[in-house]
Amino acid sequence: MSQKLAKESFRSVFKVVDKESLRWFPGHMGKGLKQMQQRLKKVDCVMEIHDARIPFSGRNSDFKYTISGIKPHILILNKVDLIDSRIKKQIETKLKNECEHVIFTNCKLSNDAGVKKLFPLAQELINKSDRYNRSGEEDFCVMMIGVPNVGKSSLTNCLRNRFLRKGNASQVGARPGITRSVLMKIKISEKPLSYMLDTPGILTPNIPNTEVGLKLALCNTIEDHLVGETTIADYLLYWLNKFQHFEYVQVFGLKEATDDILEVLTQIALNNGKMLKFKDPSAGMYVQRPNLDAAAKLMIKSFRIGELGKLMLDEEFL
Ligand SMILES: Nc1nc2c(ncn2[C@@H]2O[C@H](COP(=O)(O)OP(=O)(O)OP(=O)(O)O)[C@@H](O)[C@H]2O)c(=O)[nH]1
Repeated sequence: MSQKLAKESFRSVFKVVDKESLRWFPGHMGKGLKQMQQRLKKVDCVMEIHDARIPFSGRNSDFKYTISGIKPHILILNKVDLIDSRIKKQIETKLKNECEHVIFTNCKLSNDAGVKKLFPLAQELINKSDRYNRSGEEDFCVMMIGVPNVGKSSLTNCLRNRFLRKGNASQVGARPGITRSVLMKIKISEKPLSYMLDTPGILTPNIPNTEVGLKLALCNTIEDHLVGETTIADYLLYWLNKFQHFEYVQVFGLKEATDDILEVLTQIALNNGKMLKFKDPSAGMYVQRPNLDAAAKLMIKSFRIGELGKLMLDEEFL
């Protein structure tokens, strides 16, 4: 691992970025928030799902105030396979101030311990609650909410597979915003009869600062092109250097750590044969140059699939 550059050699703040590009709030998501609030009275428990890589800054403050104290509430940190398991306890302790019940899940694992615990916990909390306006209802109804692409559909499917032994009901996608409309109730258990309401992903329209927006983009909760792949890749490089995670040097075949995104992207493009061919009129021949956009996409992908290490982007909160 190359650590030749001292911490001071790297940027201490991330500049650039057009803040306007981070205000991504498609109409169906705004509608989703309203529907979610209306539906709160029809449910017995709320499962709030977040990306474990951004357990603090990824949360939607509107959710917190809408839910708190009204219905049993479980905070799920999904994609736990992508973070270092040794910091789970610290994250949990910190979040317990806001939510008593924090569960980590990995929807890619068929027999995940978190998924296993989740529904029994929801049942227990519902049984202990007075269920307000739903006390006469026999069936349990759970609502899953969260920012886009955190794994709401995957988790609904996991619960269904586990407790009902049935196949997928919700569409899963690698792009944010796949769940377009509120699906009707999805049965997740027969005994007790329980349903899940699958709502569209909702992202806070009020991203408090650029850095939070970039973390959300890095975790794919905002479509890449809206922020710009090169900007996201540059933020990733800034973050990796700031927190001294130098695995990227080896992964991308660099000589040493660097703060220069063009250097990194050029190397990635060369390594992967991502070249653009164009005609140079002065020389009268075709020449090639590195395709930096394609390289930025590859760099972001490396982070998202965990190639650069098991990274939790909210390190400064611990
Ligand atoms: N590594 C990892 N990937 C996951 C996990 N859960 C879901 N994913 C992936 O994350 C992406 C988004 O999953 P979805 O279930 O479609 O997320 P969603 O929250 O329903 O998405 P929207 O409909 O866009 O709001 C997909 O590519 C999933 O395969 C997990 O626990 N670990």
